[in-house]
Amino acid sequence: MALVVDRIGTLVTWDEEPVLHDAAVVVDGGRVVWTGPAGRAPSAGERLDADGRCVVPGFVDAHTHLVFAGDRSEEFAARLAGAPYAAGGIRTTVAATRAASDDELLSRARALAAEALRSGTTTIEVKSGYGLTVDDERRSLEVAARVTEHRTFLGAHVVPDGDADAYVDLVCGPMLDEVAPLATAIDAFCEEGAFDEDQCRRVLRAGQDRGLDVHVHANQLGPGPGARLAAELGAASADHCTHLTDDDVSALRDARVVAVLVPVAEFSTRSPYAPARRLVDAGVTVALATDCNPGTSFTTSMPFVVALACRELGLTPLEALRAATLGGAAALRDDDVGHLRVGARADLVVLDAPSPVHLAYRPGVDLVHRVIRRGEVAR
Ligand SMILES: N=CN[C@@H](CCC(=O)O)C(=O)O
Ligand SMILES: [Zn+2]
Repeated sequence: MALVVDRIGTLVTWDEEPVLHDAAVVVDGGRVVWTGPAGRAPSAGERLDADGRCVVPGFVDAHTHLVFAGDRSEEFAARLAGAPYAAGGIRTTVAATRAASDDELLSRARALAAEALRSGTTTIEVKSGYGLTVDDERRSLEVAARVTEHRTFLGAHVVPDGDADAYVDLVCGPMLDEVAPLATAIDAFCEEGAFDEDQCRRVLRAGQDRGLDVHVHANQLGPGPGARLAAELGAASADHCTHLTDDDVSALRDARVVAVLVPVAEFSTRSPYAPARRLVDAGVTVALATDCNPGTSFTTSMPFVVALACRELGLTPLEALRAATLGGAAALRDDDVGHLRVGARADLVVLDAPSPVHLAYRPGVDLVHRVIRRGEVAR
């Protein structure tokens, strides 16, 4: 049945006129079918009175690692006491994930996806990468497939043990053979302590040959080749992008690679923040994501990400909201979501606030009044 959300104080659609005031939106068949002035909407079977609240597109979280078991709060506490973050911590979660049953992995991933939905995330990407054997990567992606349509194979997350090149052979060969039908994209952690440029290139090209989109964990812990490799391969996104040279920024812009920024990882590891302002000003499409994972960023909250992006990364509230919605959709190459133009998937969030500025102005406060996903009220 069609639903009209009426008497909206501020409606963000990202259409030609991106922000409307005193507006309404009508959804039908899981799609947006009309937007315009409040009180003028075509009739619909159901009506939701927004009573002056703000309505924004559902958040698109383009970078998460939701399939894992175990807990790394001790490692986090050690960091609070001054210990640095290192890629090797991933192996702690790998051991716990391998030991967990399929049911446990699924119920934990579902619980996190439900938590994300309650905070307004209506589209989520989920990576594997805590299995690192053929069987454990397959079952991680099977779990991901029960949670989302955007599933990324991250077999090249860290070398689990033994020789790195032999492990890369496994990732590009038998592992990819097994998981390619389950995945929509491939990723590699291009970093000191993880995989070098040549190893990442091999893995990512092998994925591209199977028709997978490419994401790259790039320039997280220090300067390096990740962002330029993403540009060379025509990747959908380069993620983290904490340490970028001007040449890296130009390469991302010229190759139209989306920079997916994950400021809670920097918050939680006490690292410098990514140069969001420099990226936006250079014309790079920026996305914001949670990077939800047990090591560097154990949050599902896109509102918190938006607040940090405004306070610490120098984005305006509208730039941050755009990055958390339309930017995420660009990183996932999904035109259906991240906006509320006519024809979009009917994913929207009614905020208990008059404008999106409140996402940053009221940090840590649950401002989500209603979540509508595929036209159905989900919260
Ligand atoms: N950097 C690589 N992967 C995750 C962290 C993984 C972990 O520490 O468990 C990230 O995106 O931050
Ligand atoms: Zn990540």
